[in-house]
Amino acid sequence: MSTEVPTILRKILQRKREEIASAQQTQSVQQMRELAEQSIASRGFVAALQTKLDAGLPAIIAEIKKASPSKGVLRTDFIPAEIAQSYQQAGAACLSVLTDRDFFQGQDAYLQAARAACDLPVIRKDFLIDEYQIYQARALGADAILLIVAALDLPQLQDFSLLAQELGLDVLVEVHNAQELDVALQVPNPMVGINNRNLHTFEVSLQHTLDLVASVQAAGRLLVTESGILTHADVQLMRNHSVHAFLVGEAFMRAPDPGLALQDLFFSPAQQGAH
Ligand SMILES: O=C(O)c1ccccc1NCC(=O)[C@H](O)[C@H](O)COP(=O)(O)O
Repeated sequence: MSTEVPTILRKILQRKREEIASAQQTQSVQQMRELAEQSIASRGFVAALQTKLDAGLPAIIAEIKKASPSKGVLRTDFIPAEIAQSYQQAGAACLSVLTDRDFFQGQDAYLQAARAACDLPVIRKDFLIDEYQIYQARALGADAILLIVAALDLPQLQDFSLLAQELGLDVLVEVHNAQELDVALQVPNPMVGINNRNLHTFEVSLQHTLDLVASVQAAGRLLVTESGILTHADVQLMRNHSVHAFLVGEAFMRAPDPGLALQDLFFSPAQQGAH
């Protein structure tokens, strides 16, 4: 019998195994692969981030997430298409949409609605452990996927990254510490996300990004700082360490107007000319 503590990440991954088995009763891997191959064209997630950075602007991945395991419901007035439009108008580079149902109250339909309402590339924010979900992501119209190093071994990361590339999906490889970064840097992929949240304990510290920024930049990867960016001071701290790509959820989701919250956090007079 396993003696592993059932942390939230392990519970999520266990549920994913059940979901995948159940989904395959309806659509086989082969059918899902065909849907992925026939899907709408990708929008270029990394390219959208790089365009902002090249223009000296913050590259913001604005998240659409109704609830989270650590914070519960973040937003009751939740219309993904409207949120997507307000993010685009405010200057986001890309969207991140939670599709996990049981832990984040997400839906695949939220990704489709958000993407259809704007021109921004979208990452499917979910917990991917099987190639089936990568086909699913592309079939839904996603432009990028998340691969979490804490959830996958190196051969899986390499295989999934290659498959994603073949399907036209960009990949955000997510790490939380130096050991995971060593693994991530063995995956030939331009983007590395540093999640400031520990997915086992929910502890959040921006220090995780600061500890790893030099190694990520030395490896020539595009660094995205993820989670726990809430205040002007947080944004400024990242900028002071040459981090200019951000994935932000809660700070926008709790605001009456998510786009206005984005503008205030990144483009208010206090933040002008910082990059
Ligand atoms: O958000 C959570 O509580 C959470 C718990 C367990 C696994 C993942 C979780 N979140 C996914 C994310 O990475 C964040 O939604 C994303 O980085 C944005 O974070 P934030 O700006 O702090 O909402």
